[in-house]
Amino acid sequence: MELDKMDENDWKYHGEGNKSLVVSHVQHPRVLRLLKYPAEDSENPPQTAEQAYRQIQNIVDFSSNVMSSLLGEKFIHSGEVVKLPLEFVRQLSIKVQHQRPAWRCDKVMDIYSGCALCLPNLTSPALHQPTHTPPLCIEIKPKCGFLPSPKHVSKDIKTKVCRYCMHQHYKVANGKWKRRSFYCPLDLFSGNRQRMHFAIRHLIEEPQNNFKVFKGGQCIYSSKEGSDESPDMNSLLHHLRPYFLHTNNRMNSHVTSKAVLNDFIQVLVNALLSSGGGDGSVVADRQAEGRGFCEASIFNKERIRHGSRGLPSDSVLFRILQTQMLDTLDIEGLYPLYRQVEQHLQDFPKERTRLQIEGPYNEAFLEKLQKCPSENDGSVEYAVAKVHQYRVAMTAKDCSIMVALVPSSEEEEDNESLSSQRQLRDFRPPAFSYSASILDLDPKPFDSIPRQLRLDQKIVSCYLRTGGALPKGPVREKEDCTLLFHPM
Ligand SMILES: O=P(O)(O)O[C@@H]1[C@@H](OP(=O)(O)O)[C@H](OP(=O)(O)O)[C@H](O)[C@H](OP(=O)(O)O)[C@H]1OP(=O)(O)O
Ligand SMILES: Nc1ncnc2c1ncn2[C@@H]1O[C@H](COP(=O)(O)OP(=O)(O)OP(=O)(O)O)[C@@H](O)[C@H]1O
Repeated sequence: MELDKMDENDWKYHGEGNKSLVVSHVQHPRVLRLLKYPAEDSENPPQTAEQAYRQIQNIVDFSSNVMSSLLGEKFIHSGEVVKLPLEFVRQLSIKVQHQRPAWRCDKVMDIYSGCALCLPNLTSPALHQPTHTPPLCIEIKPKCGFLPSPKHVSKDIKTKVCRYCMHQHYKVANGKWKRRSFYCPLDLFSGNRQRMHFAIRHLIEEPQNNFKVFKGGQCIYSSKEGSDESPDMNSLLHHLRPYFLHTNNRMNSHVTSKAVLNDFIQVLVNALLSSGGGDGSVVADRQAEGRGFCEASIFNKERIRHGSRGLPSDSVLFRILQTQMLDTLDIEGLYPLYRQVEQHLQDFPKERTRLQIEGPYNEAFLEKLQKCPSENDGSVEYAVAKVHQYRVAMTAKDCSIMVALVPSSEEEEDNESLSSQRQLRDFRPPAFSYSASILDLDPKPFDSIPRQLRLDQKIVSCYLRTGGALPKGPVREKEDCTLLFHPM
């Protein structure tokens, strides 16, 4: 990328979240991730160019020195900070404005610092040889996959119903989404294929900001925010069909939609359980049974036909869950330690640097959180280590997984020629090369912790007021999850 020859016409709007806007290059597999800030500050940027550069460098350092070590290097692409011509950024911001969803326009793209994060475009992977059939990339924001320990929480419901399921009631009550999603992260993280299948089916039904599908780098399936309509499942099936043209032991152009969806989900489950490019050796996640079920999940656990060995220890889900579980105290148990650190910093402002409250996110930071004593000895070092652990866990609870499915070349030849020889062969599931990456690994600010506590209280009280009183699903019984599932 020649930074002095940047042309806004080479870039197009790709997506955005709460704090960054992403544009992709029209030819090269690259994206630029630009910071956003509140629209009311648009005339008056909240930070200088140097501060913005530092913020993005902190993101790179946090991802490459801290999260990469916890989650596994093979899943992480930390990218690099780039300095862009201001005129290019200004033109880009004008160009993408009309494509931005209205509900994200309470924030504007930073056009003043000229800094951005340059990353590989994870929706245009170049796995193996180039293929005719574009890769499918599936983005999942799985959210928190475990229940907190009863030791630290004041409301019993938090040990029974997971945060995501409770939060759904709060989001619907506050108009963020029109309908509740019946996705439950505990099902996705269970390692049990039936439960994972069920969880993904519900992500597809109500994707919200937790599920997107890209084909050849274009988003072909996502929730339309603020819209009453469900996303167009028929259009998704239309896109997926050519990738899943065999069923009942036959290459078949009359595959039912249900079979296409089933195969798609099954391939996705395989990818999530695979080693993500490691040597394939698997140690089962033995703690899985203890994590159990969320009482709000509409998965019918009596239907489980196959026991689970839990998540393979080198799978992307296992690594994310382990990192999320660095939150051992829950926000309620953590908050007093946060206050202790805050008080210490008020008394000794210079300690902020030594304790690495805002970084630098280097090996010493990682060591601080990894060498945390197991018992609270009352020291500020213990409190800081727990706060650091909590912030890292928050990042892991808010990251996304991008699974890339590239049809293997043999499969493609089969699809293209519909060879009769292939029709006579025994059934095997569609062949894809998988890869998984983790995105959005930004550090969460130290001072976001009080907001976490307030939000937690609001979510729980809203659930107890509304959701807890309702039947588990307003119109559904616990669902029969075996209908769509055929064992591997
Ligand atoms: O608090 P949560 O669980 O609602 O998570 C926020 C996300 O909401 P979600 O529930 O996933 O729709 C929220 O996502 P959306 O804006 O809702 O798409 C952000 O990811 C936010 O992170 P940050 O403050 O921008 O760094 C997230 O905030 P953090 O709590 O991770 O800081
Ligand atoms: N490296 C990448 N390759 C392809 N697409 C990407 C990449 N990084 C981000 N995206 C897309 O851009 C969207 C927004 O990016 P991201 O999640 O990093 O934003 P954010 O503002 O940090 O999100 P959040 O709301 O979680 O704070 C993602 O959901 C994803 O679809």
